Amino acid sequence: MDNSFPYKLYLVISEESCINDHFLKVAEQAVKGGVDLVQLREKNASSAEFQHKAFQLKEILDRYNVPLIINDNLKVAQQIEAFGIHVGTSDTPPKQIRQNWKKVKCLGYSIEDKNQLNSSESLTSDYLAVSPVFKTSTKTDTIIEWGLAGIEEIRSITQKPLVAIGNMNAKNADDVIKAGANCIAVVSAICAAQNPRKAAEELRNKIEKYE
Ligand SMILES: Cc1ncc(COP(=O)(O)OP(=O)(O)O)c(N)n1
Ligand SMILES: Cc1ncsc1CCOP(=O)(O)O
Ligand SMILES: [Mg+2]
Repeated sequence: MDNSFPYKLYLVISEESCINDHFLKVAEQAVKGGVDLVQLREKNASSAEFQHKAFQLKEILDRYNVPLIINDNLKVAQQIEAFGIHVGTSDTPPKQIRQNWKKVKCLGYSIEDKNQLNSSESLTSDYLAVSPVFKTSTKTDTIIEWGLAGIEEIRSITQKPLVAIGNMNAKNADDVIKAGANCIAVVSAICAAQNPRKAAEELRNKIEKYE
């Protein structure tokens, strides 16, 4: 695999998931702790609110050279000149994103069914999310629970970078990497932590230790 996806610890953040501090502060602390990719996922905000939050977040992340991915909303992603976008099976499909956003640098796509893997939508994507690895209360409208065996199976079918998401934490990060994931994505392990920087450091250490 080439090194076009060098990211290992991916924070998926929203204002409401940050229960102990402001989301911009949580994001900055998480980056200091070792997060190297951030997605803004605002499921309930208007486009104007989403864009405002994304703009503020990007200003912080730019200082640390950490790329920002926008969840679902192509217009917001383009307007703030994000690094990329993450879409799932109910969103604008990856091929359409490529057609409408020539400069997209990182296009992520959720895998919820094995049949998606050899599709042209997956092939055009820069990384695939194993979604979810384990059931999680953060996102309940999911179809499958892949588990470690699911990651192994997906790994045997595709060479694409794999992002593991869904109840990921410092206890299971190494098993997930061992099963074939390239990157761990988390919401609550960092956003709901009392100390987001320490939580990110623990995750990062676990990932680095395995490699
Ligand atoms: C890194 C990452 N993986 C999976 C998802 C889920 O995307 P999707 O299936 O489109 O669901 P929503 O996030 O839009 O509810 C993700 N956002 N990020
Ligand atoms: C956005 C998303 N996509 C699949 S699971 C999930 C939520 C992950 O949240 P948590 O890390 O709190 O389990
Ligand atoms: Mg989506």
